[in-house]
Amino acid sequence: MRLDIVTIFPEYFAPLDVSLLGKARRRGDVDMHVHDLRDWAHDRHRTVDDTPYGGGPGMVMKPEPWGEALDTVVPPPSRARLVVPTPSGRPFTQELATEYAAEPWLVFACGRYEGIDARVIEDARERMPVDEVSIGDYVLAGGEVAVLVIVEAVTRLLPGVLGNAESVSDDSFAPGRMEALLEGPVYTKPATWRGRDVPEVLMSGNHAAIARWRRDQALGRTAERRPELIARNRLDEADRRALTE
Ligand SMILES: COc1ccc(Cn2ccc3ccc(-c4cc(N)[nH]n4)cc32)cc1
Repeated sequence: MRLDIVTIFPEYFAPLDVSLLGKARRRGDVDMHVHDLRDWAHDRHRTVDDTPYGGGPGMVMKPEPWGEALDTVVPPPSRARLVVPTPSGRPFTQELATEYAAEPWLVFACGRYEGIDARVIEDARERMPVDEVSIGDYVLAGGEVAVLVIVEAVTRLLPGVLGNAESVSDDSFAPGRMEALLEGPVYTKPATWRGRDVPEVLMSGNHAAIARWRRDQALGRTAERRPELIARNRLDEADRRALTE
């Protein structure tokens, strides 16, 4: 997978060189390039923003540098999928992460100030798919942190990026049954810590009982913290019993 990121803060993406993504890059599974938008701002001050038409607070990112940057990063007729984080975007979900993980080339446009001149996205849509996405209902100062979130959620799904110890599939349940439940509690050694024991069932070696316990924990936690997700799951009789207990 090729990833290109255009930003006025390239240093934001240094963390992507560590941990698993760093290994994936060194293995060649992920080919990532970070570009400084100011390379396409040709005035003496390398200006990338200006006052908003119609008035209002703050500044807006000028279209010219973005137009040139995207023309250079994605020269026509090549096609990439452009992802533009914004507070007003469609929600970024695990489903969208899975869709992105199947894309050969993703380009991320990191806005700042009050956003990017709307014509930049209109112009880009003429030659590539463009998604405006939100990573949550809170307002960041720019798109960089959102891109870090999206890149991590997507690249962890790529084959070979996670080590053997980590897995994206929860193999204790058939795929599709667990997908919309919150993860339950996890434990590791020691068996007793500050007087607290690991639940006995997890030491029993009884895989059916362990799977049942884990699903019950996931159901309970989901019902308590995100009840709206319960309806997305196909519940069997044992599930319904667990929810009523
Ligand atoms: C009120 O309108 C505003 C518009 C933009 C901003 C700051 N800003 C500039 C670019 C940019 C890109 C993404 C995001 C973002 C994404 C999510 N989920 N929260 N915040 C924020 C961004 C503040 C306010």
